[in-house]
Amino acid sequence: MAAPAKGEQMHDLNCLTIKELEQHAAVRMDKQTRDYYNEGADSGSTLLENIQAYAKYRIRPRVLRDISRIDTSVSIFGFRSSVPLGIAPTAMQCLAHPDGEIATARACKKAGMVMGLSSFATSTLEDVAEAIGSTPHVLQLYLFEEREHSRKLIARAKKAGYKAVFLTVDTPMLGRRNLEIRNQFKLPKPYKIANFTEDPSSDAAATVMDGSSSAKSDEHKTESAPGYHDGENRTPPRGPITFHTHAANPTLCWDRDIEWLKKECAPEMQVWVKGIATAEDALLAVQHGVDGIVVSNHGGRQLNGALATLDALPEVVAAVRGKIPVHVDGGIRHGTDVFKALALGADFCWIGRPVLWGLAYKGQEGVELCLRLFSDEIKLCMGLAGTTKVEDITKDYLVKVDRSGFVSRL
Ligand SMILES: Cc1cc2nc3c(=O)[nH]c(=O)nc-3n(C[C@H](O)[C@H](O)[C@H](O)COP(=O)(O)O)c2cc1C
Ligand SMILES: CC(C)CC(=O)C(=O)O
Repeated sequence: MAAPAKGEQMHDLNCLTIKELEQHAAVRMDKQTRDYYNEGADSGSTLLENIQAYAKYRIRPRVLRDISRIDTSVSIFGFRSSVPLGIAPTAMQCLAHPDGEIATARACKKAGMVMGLSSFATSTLEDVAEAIGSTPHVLQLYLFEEREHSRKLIARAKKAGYKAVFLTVDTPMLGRRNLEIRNQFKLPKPYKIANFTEDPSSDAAATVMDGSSSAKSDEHKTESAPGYHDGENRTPPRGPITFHTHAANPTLCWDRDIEWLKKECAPEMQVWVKGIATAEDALLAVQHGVDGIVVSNHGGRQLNGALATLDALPEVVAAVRGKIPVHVDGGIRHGTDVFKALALGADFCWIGRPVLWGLAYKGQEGVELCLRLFSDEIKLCMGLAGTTKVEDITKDYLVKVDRSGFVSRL
């Protein structure tokens, strides 16, 4: 770190951009981890387009507006987040750094930014809640056919003070991730999928990701079978890559599952859906009384060929018409991307991989750096575009540039 001169902020001269953070992380992660974190489904075109979509928009800066006081903060879950950006849930953060999700939580607390915790975290949700303190945190949920595990997880999250459950809805089957398959991905010891057992220190939390089964995981499967929502006693389907001892849930549907989840979460926790990409589903989300939507395609890890999230955002915003908040994630790599997403109607943005790269670079310090880079860029972008409040960021600040270079107002 370079010592800051008076009035200047601290810079890490080796890492001044998220691109550089990605490069530092790449050489620090083992191949299995790097591939697991960085790849998209199939050819990876949606992963790429999530990023490229931001370049289709350019900012129309306004000048002579006295931008000496810029307020980048926004309200979320009754809290003033320092920036309109949160940390998306990503699985198995201990692969990047032994402190994993705890380091992320501490960095979020320091930055005053909301954190999403994956169902497949390598730290317990209680430990993460303790590390982040009063800064809001939400639990991402994979709702399995077998209900007992989800029920217990929700009860624990309530008790630990989580503000919301983000139900991931873009994963009724796991996307095809070829590097993960080729590497025969396995969570190395001593790491565990920490919230899959009541005693997180027990061996039952060890995970097998390649579809091969251990005696322990088979035991777990058989025990949980009576918890199926239709009362049937059956074995979850297993693909080449499974979710721990539980398979993805292909039966997930609006009527039964959203109702069930809302009842389980009430009154303490809100229910959001993460993985909406169309106006039709956004309307269904409103009709089913969810508290918010995250426009997401899982960072391009699920349906390859799906629309980039920035391109899906306008139709979702138009359909929702302000009835519930609309957030977006996918491909956000710079503060100007956050500005553009807000200008297109998002209320808030989330980042996934950049935080994993921060963790891999320097643990908590690396995540702090990642969050600081984004925060500085958001502030600079707002000031140079002539805005001093997040609410001021509207589509008037953007133009769209098509493939032939033709520029149009929105
Ligand atoms: C390694 C990795 C693991 C992820 N794990 C989860 C998860 O457990 N649950 C979930 O809903 N989304 C998961 N996601 C998706 C993120 O929440 C988020 O939607 C995505 O990363 C945003 O795109 P970005 O990485 O381009 O910022 C994961 C993403 C990555 C890269
Ligand atoms: C365990 C996985 C299903 C976590 C995930 O959502 C992902 O890798 O994208």
